[in-house]
Amino acid sequence: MAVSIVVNEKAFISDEKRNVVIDDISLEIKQGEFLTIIGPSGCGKSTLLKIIAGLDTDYMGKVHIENRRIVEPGINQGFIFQEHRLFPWLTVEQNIAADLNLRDSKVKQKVAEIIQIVRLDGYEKAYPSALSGGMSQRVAIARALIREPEVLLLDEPFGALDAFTRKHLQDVLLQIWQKKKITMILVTHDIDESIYLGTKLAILRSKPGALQKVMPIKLSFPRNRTDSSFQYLRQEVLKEFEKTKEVVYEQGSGI
Ligand SMILES: Nc1ncnc2c1ncn2[C@@H]1O[C@H](COP(=O)(O)OP(=O)(O)OP(=O)(O)O)[C@@H](O)[C@H]1O
Repeated sequence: MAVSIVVNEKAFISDEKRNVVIDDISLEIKQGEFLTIIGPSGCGKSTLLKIIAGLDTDYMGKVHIENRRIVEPGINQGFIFQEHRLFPWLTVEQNIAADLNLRDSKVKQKVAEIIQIVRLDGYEKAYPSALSGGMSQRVAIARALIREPEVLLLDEPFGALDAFTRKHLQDVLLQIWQKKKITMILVTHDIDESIYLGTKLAILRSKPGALQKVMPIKLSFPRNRTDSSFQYLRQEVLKEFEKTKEVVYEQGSGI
């Protein structure tokens, strides 16, 4: 599904002061596109994602998925957070099914299929306490996928994971995107991740959050982080950051 985002202004009131955190961001994402969003800390990335998800409706502007205006959260907008937020008292398959009935054979079959996709076979009956961070995040991805969202919104989903697990899950996510053709919108701090995954990259600046640049990423899949074309794009993105005159900080190879 295509997504149209117009946020004219988003402000928070704190200590009786009005703090404008997003000023005039418009983005068009076509069906099946993979948009990655990067920007300095505090520029409003998570706020923007919550608006797209319908979790925050107190802003000036409008978000549409196809022709439907988003005014509340719904099953069409799957959301994956940095922390997995699994229920510790439920097994992997129960977490994935959540409010669906696992005794229903169709649900059971769907859970089994999704467990295969996220490569958690053999862990159906395990509890979250027995899972690594990467495995838990795969359960969170599976839980979002079972509702067959038209758009999947991911807020730094791999930020808390080690570099090896992060790379592995990036590939898992790409396979899901290619197989299910879901429109993806992913927020990250990691420049390499934004180029590795995205077909379009939005760079935000801060105070207030606004669009610095939108760049298409035309590299073919599978991508190679060491290719000269990949490295060239990386330099272009870094140059845009310099233009925002914001502090560029390192998180692995990120910002
Ligand atoms: N509920 C809230 N009340 C008041 N201010 C808020 C609230 N949520 C976010 N903000 C402010 O809005 C701005 C943008 O926050 P947001 O979390 O969207 O940024 P971000 O780009 O996702 O940051 P980071 O990269 O560090 O996660 C920040 O200045 C933040 O302090």
